Amino acid sequence: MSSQKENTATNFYKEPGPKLDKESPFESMMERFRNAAEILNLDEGMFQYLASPFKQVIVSIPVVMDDGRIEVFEGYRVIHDNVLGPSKGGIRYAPDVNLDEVKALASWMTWKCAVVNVPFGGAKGGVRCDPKQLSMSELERLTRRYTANLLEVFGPDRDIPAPDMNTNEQIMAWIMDTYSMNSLKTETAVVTGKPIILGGSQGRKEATGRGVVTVTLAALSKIGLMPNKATVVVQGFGNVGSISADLMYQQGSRIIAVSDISGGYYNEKGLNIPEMMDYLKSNNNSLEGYPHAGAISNEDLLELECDVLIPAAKEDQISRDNAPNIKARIISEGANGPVTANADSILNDKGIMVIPDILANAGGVTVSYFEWVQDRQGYFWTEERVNRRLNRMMRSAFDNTYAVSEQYNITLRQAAYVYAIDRVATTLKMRGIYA
Ligand SMILES: NC(=O)C1=CN([C@@H]2O[C@H](COP(=O)(O)OP(=O)(O)OC[C@H]3O[C@@H](n4cnc5c(N)ncnc54)[C@H](O)[C@@H]3O)[C@@H](O)[C@H]2O)C=CC1
Ligand SMILES: O=C(O)CCC(=O)C(=O)O
Repeated sequence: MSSQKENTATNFYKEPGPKLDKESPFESMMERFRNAAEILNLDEGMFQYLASPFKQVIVSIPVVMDDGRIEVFEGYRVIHDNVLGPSKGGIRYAPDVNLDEVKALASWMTWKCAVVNVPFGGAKGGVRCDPKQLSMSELERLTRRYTANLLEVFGPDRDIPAPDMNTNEQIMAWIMDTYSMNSLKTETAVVTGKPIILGGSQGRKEATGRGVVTVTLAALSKIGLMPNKATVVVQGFGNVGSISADLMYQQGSRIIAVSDISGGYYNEKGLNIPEMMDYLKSNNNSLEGYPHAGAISNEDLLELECDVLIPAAKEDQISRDNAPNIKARIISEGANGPVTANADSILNDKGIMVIPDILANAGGVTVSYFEWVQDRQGYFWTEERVNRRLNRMMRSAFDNTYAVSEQYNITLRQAAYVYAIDRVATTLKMRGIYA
């Protein structure tokens, strides 16, 4: 930790943010940032510097649809900061994605990279569209045009996208190809989460879920519970949720409920996760109609009595409305921002250990970093090597965060922010950007 600085400026960050009934993800992020800044006694100028995204780009994306019509979509890329290195972060395709959400997600990327000590800044992108309504060729044209509009932003030394909600390896391949066509050379390191045959890394697809499980096992050992005695509930059965559920299943945990957009699936005796993974593959990536489980609503699922709850779908799932009813002992945030800032103190008062998103789901960006390193070296690692290094980095990030939480007597979330902000602020001062 850097030494604390005397602060002579007005501490506007010490004024609490608006206590909205319905928080936006950006407000939730700011609330946590403000709180950590106060613990660190961060000076006013540094606070303002780190609160403001470095660059926010909105692009209009005209796409010729299969029926010949032109439809125009809106796309975003926000670079929150590039103090630790080139900015890094996924791209999501969703009908409700907006600039406020992308700003929050970009800031979380900055803190996440700092928590796991990878040399990247934070960014995030999004396109407002419903990918389920688009054909493959429409999706390809949309992705290529979005990339073309951001050629000056993206780059292996500038800003490196990756997958997020509703984007996948194929979309990353189109981004890589469009960027390469315009650079007149193949630039594999411009994007991560690519297919392995195009310079992707072994283990990237599973990395976020694997990281969630590494820190969950570390948390279980802190409360003295063996994984094979633990009950687990997972919200979201996409990339992060399904892999987290599968790896906890492999540890011998009883997975009593999972859900996806089609609904919740419950079995008190334990679900057969490998079977559900097979079902997902054969059913167009949906659990709809899975026969060997009872039904449960997504709301009730979050309130089930269990040892570990892994929200791995989207933001704002646990708010001050349902936080009083949460019965899990550990919440491991697979998604970004699944708990609102208003819910933090309620969960803390209930004694629930929350492993915050910027730590819990950092396995994805960690292996994205490995992918970027491998692309630049032109030398590729085995899956065993990737997983070993991932586990080591996630475990060490958990231990650092835990130590800071004990040092300051604060929650793991506060500790992760304190650690990350201190690291970025210290680097910024040394670089001398901040005078
Ligand atoms: N893919 C990655 O490497 C990383 C993803 N994340 C975060 O994890 C979360 C999930 O991302 P992915 O798994 O990649 O997305 P995905 O698109 O693969 O899966 C999302 C899952 O959530 C389900 N879902 C959506 N709305 C839901 C609702 N209202 N209730 C229940 N389930 C719902 C979907 O049906 C799907 O199963 C997002 O917050 C993302 O930002 C965080 C770090 C890395
Ligand atoms: O792998 C990456 O670069 C970023 C993944 C991501 O978007 C996230 O961690 O939220």
